Amino acid sequence: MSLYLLIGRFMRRHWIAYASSGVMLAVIALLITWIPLQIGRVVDGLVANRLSGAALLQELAWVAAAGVVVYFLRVAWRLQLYAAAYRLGVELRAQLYQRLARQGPAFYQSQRTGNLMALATNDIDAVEMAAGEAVLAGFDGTLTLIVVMGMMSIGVDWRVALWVLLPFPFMALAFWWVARHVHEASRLSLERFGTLNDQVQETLSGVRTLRALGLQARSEAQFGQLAAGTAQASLNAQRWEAAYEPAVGFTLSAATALALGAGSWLVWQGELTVGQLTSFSLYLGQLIWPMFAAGWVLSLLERGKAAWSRLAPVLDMPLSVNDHGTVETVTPGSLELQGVRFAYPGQPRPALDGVSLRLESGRTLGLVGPTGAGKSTLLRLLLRHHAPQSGELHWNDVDLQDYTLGALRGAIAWVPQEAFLFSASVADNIALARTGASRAEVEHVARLAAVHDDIARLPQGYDTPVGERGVTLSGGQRQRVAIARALLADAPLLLLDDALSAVDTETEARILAHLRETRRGRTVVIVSHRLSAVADADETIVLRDGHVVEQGRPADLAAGHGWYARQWRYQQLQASLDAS
Ligand SMILES: Nc1ncnc2c1ncn2[C@@H]1O[C@H](COP(=O)(O)OP(=O)(O)OP(=O)(O)O)[C@@H](O)[C@H]1O
Repeated sequence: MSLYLLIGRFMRRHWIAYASSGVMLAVIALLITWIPLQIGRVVDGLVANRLSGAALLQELAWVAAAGVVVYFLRVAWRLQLYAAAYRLGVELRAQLYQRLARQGPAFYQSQRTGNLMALATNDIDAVEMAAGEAVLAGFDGTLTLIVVMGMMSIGVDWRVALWVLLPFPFMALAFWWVARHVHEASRLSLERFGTLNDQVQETLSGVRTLRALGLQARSEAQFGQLAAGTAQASLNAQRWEAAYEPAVGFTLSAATALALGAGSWLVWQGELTVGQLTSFSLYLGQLIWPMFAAGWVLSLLERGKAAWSRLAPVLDMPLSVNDHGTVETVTPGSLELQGVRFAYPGQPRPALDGVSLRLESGRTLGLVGPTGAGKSTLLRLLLRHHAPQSGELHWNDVDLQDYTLGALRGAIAWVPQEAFLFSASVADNIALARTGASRAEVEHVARLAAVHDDIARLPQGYDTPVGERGVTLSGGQRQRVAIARALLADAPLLLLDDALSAVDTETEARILAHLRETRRGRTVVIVSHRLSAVADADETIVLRDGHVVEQGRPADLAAGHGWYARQWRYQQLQASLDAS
């Protein structure tokens, strides 16, 4: 969809606001073109000595009254129109947000966060300006031009009016040439702003790492360069926009010289009065606005088009995970994977290659293996963050694709490797899993996740704000708050992705014991590097390079000769050394 179609559809939906602004503008145009005519009549009356003092005052009072009406109408149309244009901004932002919320990891892998933020702010502002300011300035400018030219032709003299039009084709040509450059320069400026945003976002997220690596100076220099590049691109766009002005100035001077020359000649010939020539020169002054409006409108439209060309592909991008499933409730049952193969986009090697397994409802599966083996990927497939290229995943004999995303994800509680906390209180972060959860329920799950005592020691207990991304909590506390949140969801399937890595083995054992006590038919998948976390699982699978290489009860695997047994002995030895 082009920008013009977008604006056209928006105008149709908000036609009352646009039409009433148009009517007000038409009245303004008529009034301001009537004023020079009236002044011309007053001048002719004075020259011919026809006007008394009282009559003169009355005529001037009409002019003043018209000025006041014009002022109020101008305020009214602006308020009316901007209120409508802001609605377009709100609509586009809501649309973008909905789209972003429904996209999957594959989308975010191809997009930069800072740039998406720039789209939601700067680019939408530019589209909003095109739908508001540009449409009305365009309408106003065109209307004023038509009315002024009409008054010049009918009210004064059509021959002089024709002279005025002579330089206009040159102006149109210059505008067309400038507009092309404004488009390119605006696009570059918006892109650079997106990159700058991205740098800010990344620097703020990684500020501790940058400091620890002593990279502040390098990051500052990099930021300085980007900021300078962005400013340069903006300046370049402004420079091109400024190029409209000389074209307007030249056209206006040429039109004035031609029209006044022709007008003066007609006055000498006695075919035009001095008053008419006065009106005419006032009309010439009124042509300034339509000409500047043309430049201004073209600038706004080109900026809007440049922004829309960045925004539209993101809004139109197909969802990276389809949501065509129709089964709206998950009845817990066995989980079954058959020959699942999945490679990340652009990756030659599959992260999972022919994985098959079956997990009965209510049982606990341990998922272990060397780093990069595909453990997290398997969990992501269960959550349908990605779809496998081949093979099948079933839950209670229903293909995962057949569930609606809402139903599937509502039935799974997932604690990822990096627990994400929002900048809210500890209690609110836990309660996110279930709206309306009571404080007692929140405290109960916090106890199960062995984090209650830590929370009680915080300055405001459960009401302590955790800062952005939970920055004020330790890694282990963040993990346990996230586990508490998952337990509150009370979903039939719980996925723990190395979610206990930052807690000590004793606390880990307590949490796992609580999980067993309160499992009530819940199926659990525990991914862990520490084998102690899966020692009590009903079954454990060892993944390596995307393949299942060992499978069985943890005790049997530990007694074998494979990767599990080696790791188990190594970790037992390390634990006994730590204890001594
Ligand atoms: N978003 C991604 N894009 C491309 N490749 C990825 C992506 N995420 C993971 N991979 C690759 O897929 C493979 C499996 O990764 P995965 O995160 O599933 O391993 P893992 O067993 O969970 O590792 P770890 O124990 O280190 O967390 C690895 O080779 C990894 O490099």
